Amino acid sequence: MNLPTSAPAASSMLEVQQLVQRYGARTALNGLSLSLPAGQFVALLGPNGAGKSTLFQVLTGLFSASGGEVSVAGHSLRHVATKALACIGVVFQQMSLDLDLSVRRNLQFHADLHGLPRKLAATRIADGCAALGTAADLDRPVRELSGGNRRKVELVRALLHRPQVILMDEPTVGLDPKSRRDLLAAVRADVAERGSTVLWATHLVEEAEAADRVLVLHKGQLLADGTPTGVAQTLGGERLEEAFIRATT
Ligand SMILES: Nc1ncnc2c1ncn2[C@@H]1O[C@H](COP(=O)(O)OP(=O)(O)OP(=O)(O)O)[C@@H](O)[C@H]1O
Repeated sequence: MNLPTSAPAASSMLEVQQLVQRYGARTALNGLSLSLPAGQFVALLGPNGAGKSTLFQVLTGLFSASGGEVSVAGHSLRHVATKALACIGVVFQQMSLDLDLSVRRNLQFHADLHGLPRKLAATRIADGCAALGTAADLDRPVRELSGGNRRKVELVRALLHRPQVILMDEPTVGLDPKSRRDLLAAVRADVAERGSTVLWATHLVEEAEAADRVLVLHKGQLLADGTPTGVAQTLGGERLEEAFIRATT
């Protein structure tokens, strides 16, 4: 049997078609479709409860959606989940490092899960932490790190297996302005260097304004899709913030 595992379009790294997710009577994703090409930094802008985390949970295989299809770098999440998930790097909203292990051990564990050869993993861990300015923390337990540095380690981890698609679920919550800027710059650098595709969920309009493209999610559906300026116009405002607030309240 031929399974539908090929990419719908050669340039589409993340393809979501008619995604539906229900929790009992509540519909969190209501026929959501989107298509993201390589080399794009995309903000998923939505207010609390819009469905951002639900989308990320489906995209990362935490549960199967009630309906619809997802493919990552041409691999169907439904039919070849292992291949699809291998193309994704993720930073979840909640910190997910082992606090008692060192940064190096946390990262090595992830590299092992992805089957990276030890030598290659060691190089990427050292290079990644150096690039993010956390090399001095490599042998410290994560518990001793600041929130900003924990986030940076999570980004290094997400990039270790060099995924084509990077999912960031409200990654700057609780970070100070410098840590936020560093994290954003590091992700931007990966897009520029490797042509990765980033989906960055946020409810902060200023983060969306820095993106190549903005998807506005509200009640599980896309209200607008375009450049920050284009989206503001679509939503009937001059500035994105006013337009976003008006459209989602
Ligand atoms: N496990 C669950 N059981 C029932 N309802 C849920 C569950 N998870 C989410 N929901 C509901 O689904 C909708 C979407 O929630 P979701 O957490 O995906 O939104 P979000 O955009 O990530 O919000 P936030 O910015 O607050 O994290 C909300 O109405 C929420 O109450």
